[in-house]
Amino acid sequence: MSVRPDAPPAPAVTGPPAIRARGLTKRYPDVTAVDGLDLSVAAGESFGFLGPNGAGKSTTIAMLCTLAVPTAGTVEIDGHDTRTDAVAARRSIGLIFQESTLDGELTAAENLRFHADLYDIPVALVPGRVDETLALVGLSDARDRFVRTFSGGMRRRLEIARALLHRPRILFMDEPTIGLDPQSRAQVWRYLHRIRERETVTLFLTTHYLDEAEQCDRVAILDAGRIVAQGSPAELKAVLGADRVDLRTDDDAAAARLLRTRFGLTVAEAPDGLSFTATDSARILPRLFAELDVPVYEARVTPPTLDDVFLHHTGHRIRAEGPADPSGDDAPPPVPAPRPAPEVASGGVRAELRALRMVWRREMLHFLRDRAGTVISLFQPLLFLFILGVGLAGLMAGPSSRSYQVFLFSGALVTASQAPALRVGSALLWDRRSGFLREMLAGPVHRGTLLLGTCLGGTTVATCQAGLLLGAGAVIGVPPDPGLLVLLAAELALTALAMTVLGVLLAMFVRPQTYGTALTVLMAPLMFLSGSVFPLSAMPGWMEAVALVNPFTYAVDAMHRTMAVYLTDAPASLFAPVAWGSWHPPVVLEALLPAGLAALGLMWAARRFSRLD
Ligand SMILES: Nc1ncnc2c1ncn2[C@@H]1O[C@H](COP(=O)(O)OP(=O)(O)OP(=O)(O)O)[C@@H](O)[C@H]1O
Repeated sequence: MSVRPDAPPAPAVTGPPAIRARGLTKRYPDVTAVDGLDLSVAAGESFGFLGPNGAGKSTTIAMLCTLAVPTAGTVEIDGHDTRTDAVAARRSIGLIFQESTLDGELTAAENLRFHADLYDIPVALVPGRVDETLALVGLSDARDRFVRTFSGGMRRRLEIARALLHRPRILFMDEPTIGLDPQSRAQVWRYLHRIRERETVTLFLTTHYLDEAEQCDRVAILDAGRIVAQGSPAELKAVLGADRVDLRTDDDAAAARLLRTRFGLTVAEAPDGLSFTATDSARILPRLFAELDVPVYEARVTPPTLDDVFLHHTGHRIRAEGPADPSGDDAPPPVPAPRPAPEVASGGVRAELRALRMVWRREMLHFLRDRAGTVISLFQPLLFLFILGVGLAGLMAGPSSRSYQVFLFSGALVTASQAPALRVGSALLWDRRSGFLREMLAGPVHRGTLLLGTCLGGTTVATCQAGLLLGAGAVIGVPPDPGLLVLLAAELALTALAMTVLGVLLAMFVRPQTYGTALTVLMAPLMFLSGSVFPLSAMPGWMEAVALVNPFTYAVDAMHRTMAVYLTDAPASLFAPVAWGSWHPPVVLEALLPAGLAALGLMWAARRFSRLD
């Protein structure tokens, strides 16, 4: 293992610590992942968290970054208590997660622009900042490529660029080089050193690579959720003092006897040689060679490593070292001249609105790029209209096949909006699984804003998609009156909002693998019992009673009543309004009911969302 000799020294530190944790604890039902941890990291310091798999490193970083709620203890980031001032704390933080958290369906530049909006970087600075950070990590040529086409190393470099985009005061990195080849690893470290040369950034990284920990100003050794030792790498190793000496001789037994009797050493004998530890190996070895009258084939002196320190404190060894020296010597990428960091954005309503627009825009980009999905989603309502509409018309007493198709049109519109609206819930689950959700949750905006933006995005997509079907209405006899189309589109948008929120709410409670089934079980009765396939008057009493408490009944009824105004021959058997006894709820109330319920559902979902670990 070699240690990079030119790692920048820790800058002189004044003021409050960048990171302070007291009694930090995280208990899961089966395990205490982090157990009463105290630590303090000075501004500008590089601090390494070294520990084997499962030691609690990621859980600690998640709590420090406000992404997990501690079971006990407190955290202050840049002076902000994360319990009471999480959004302000997040503004000081840049975060590189262990797993990739990029959106593969966006380009490299789009991923950065998303981040710029999330962190409210002044709009005028964004293009320059995007160019600068892409150049810093050598990705200028890949700026317009979709991230799904990137290699693992390119993704990691883009994540570093993204974490630095808003000039954070503290950069958290959870195993920043895990899974990278030696060359990419070396590059990552070069970028990190360069960043520290440019500006005062506190680095907090977790690793189980010893050579990476060696490059930190201070290291905490973590085992089973507790810090067992902390200090500079040199201080930690100085506690051990002794070097390890490995010898291979022509007669190991004779050499071992001499070492024990003449030098008083404890010697371990193995088939491939001897080993012992000595505090003064430089003095012992020449004497040993002089006094030993057997040939020595090999003598190797190894100064204590952090792995030895780990062994000393825990009784077991940490896992492997890194695959290669991270101080590799490739040609460095071009680095722009240092620029003074602008003030950190101060948040507020404008920043929340900007984040909301950005989340909405991402939904739209996904929609516009998924043409196949759009076409496929239209199949179901078209089948609804042209197969169900023709096939069942004969069974419906009275109305012609044509008027039954017109009756089905509202249901077809709702069905057309259903797939994209409900896809938002599954996209949220997908974002959670792919890691992108963590990028959003780590941003300095309220989680309710993110959820609202997502729902509005889903609603817009659903309305646009169902809007495509609106054009087909004329084919089956829906009057092509602009007034009617506008009213139907507005009613549809309110219904789509309710469906989007329903999908999002469901996504808060079920696992990804259960979502599809749960949705079918939920939506099928809601749609069949909404008066969209057959009127309430054709239902038996119990079924009608159920339909009357189904909110979608009123959404569909509002559309039917709106259409009836524009139809000259709307049969009363199909288009009779919903009635509670002799009272017909006003159309406006019916149309607004789904939106009102959506608002309540959104509040509930936001509560769940804000508690998401
Ligand atoms: N959401 C969770 N639910 C239950 N247990 C968890 C959860 N997250 C982590 N743990 C447990 O907490 C302990 C610490 O996990 P953590 O991921 O923090 O370790 P780590 O040091 O980061 O490991 P690695 O190096 O593998 O990433 C482990 O025993 C893990 O199984």
